[in-house]
Amino acid sequence: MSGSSSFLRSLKKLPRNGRTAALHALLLADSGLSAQEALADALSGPLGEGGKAVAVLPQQERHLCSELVYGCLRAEIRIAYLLGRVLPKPERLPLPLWHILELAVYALLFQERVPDHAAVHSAVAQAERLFGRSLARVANGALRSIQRFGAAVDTREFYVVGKEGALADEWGGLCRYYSLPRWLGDLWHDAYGGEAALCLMRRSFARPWSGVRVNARHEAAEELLAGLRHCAKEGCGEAVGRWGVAFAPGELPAHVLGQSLGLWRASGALSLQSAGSQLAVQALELDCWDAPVWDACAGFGGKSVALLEQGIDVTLCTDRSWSRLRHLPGVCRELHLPRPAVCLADACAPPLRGWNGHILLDAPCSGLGVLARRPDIRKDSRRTPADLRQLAALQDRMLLRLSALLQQGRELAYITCTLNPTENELAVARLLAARPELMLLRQWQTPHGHPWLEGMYGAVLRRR
Ligand SMILES: C[S@@+](CC[C@H](N)C(=O)[O-])C[C@H]1O[C@@H](n2cnc3c(N)ncnc32)[C@H](O)[C@@H]1O
Repeated sequence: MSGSSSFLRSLKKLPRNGRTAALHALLLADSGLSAQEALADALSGPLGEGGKAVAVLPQQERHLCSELVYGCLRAEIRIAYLLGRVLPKPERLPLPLWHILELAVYALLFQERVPDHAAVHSAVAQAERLFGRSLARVANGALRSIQRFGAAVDTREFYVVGKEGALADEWGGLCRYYSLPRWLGDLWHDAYGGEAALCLMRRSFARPWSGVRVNARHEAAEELLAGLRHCAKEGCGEAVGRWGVAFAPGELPAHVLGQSLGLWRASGALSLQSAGSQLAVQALELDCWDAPVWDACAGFGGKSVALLEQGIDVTLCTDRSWSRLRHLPGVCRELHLPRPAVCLADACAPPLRGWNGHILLDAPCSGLGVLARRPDIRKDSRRTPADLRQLAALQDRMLLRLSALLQQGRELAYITCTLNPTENELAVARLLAARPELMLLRQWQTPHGHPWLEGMYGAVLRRR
């Protein structure tokens, strides 16, 4: 497929709506932006008063755009397979046309409220405006051929190739159906077994649940928690740990106890945090830590803030990225929490001789446990087996360096949001082999069979 950034400009020829914004965002995602960044960029309007972006699309169109972008990225491999079956040379199509087709196939497969003829018509009209009659005819032909497959495209069998004559590749078919790169399906199969791998594939293809965490220090904390848990009844959501609630897709309530969720957040009573991250803190018993804590990869500060809310003395937050770390003091202020010192530092070479407290390493990882929430990660170009090896080497360096700074009796917590033994339990095993002065206190992983919880891993080690 050939593409060009000049096409971003040509999108002005198309009507300004959620579908065009989604096309824009998919092109931005190709250039390396995450789904979230691409969406934010595609949905931001021209600059208005005070240099702030003006939202130009109505809320409904923004929701549509978001659904299309996340959905297309999640189903990218399945859709590519389908288009590959009906187009003789898909790689020759201009990239924007490919995405127009992708969006239309997504609508045919998953958007029940969009009539098929409308999805095809709108894609063909977009193709004609941008590329003229002849490519519009190609688009029309491809989409009509997919329509002719009928309901078969919703079955796993459809994605198994080599049925006639050659050996059927059942596992490859499942990977395509759940839109997962084959190497990743194989990795999970080898690491956790076929049944667990299938659960993980299914879960990674589903829409993610939304997690919220009540600020335990807020005066209305108990009341708000009860209100949220009431909203979560009847299959819409579930309690998470002591202070959290997770809501099924589309079930996050707009109001709780007569006040909008936005207002609760603005008053410092509520934060968004995934259920897995909340459970990790609790399962590893970090909320019982009784000495100063250094968060060595604090990022935007999700875990630090969760600990501060529970009265844990997080005194130092470092990260390599200032664009993430710089938000932390403001977040603490909004939540009325003590502010830890923040400092730009490489966790492989921190400017400290020792640390008389506990250390949290929420490490950069391949993110294979959060594919449902971060569907851009599953793009073939974003994660490869070589990246996983590089990340494991980086994690080893961080673990070795940080554990060397621990004092006797102090603990190091290691957390990832991935499902890859080399970055998880094997990383801990390598560390224990290299540093006999450490002992493993706890190890935890979200259950593979859980229908919606994202995949997290954690371990706590103590210096003897
Ligand atoms: C999983 S995220 C941390 C999330 C954060 N703890 C939270 O709960 O919001 C990993 C973080 O590691 C940071 N990072 C990557 N390489 C690093 C390095 N060499 N030294 C320090 N931080 C690094 C990234 O910038 C990113 O913020």
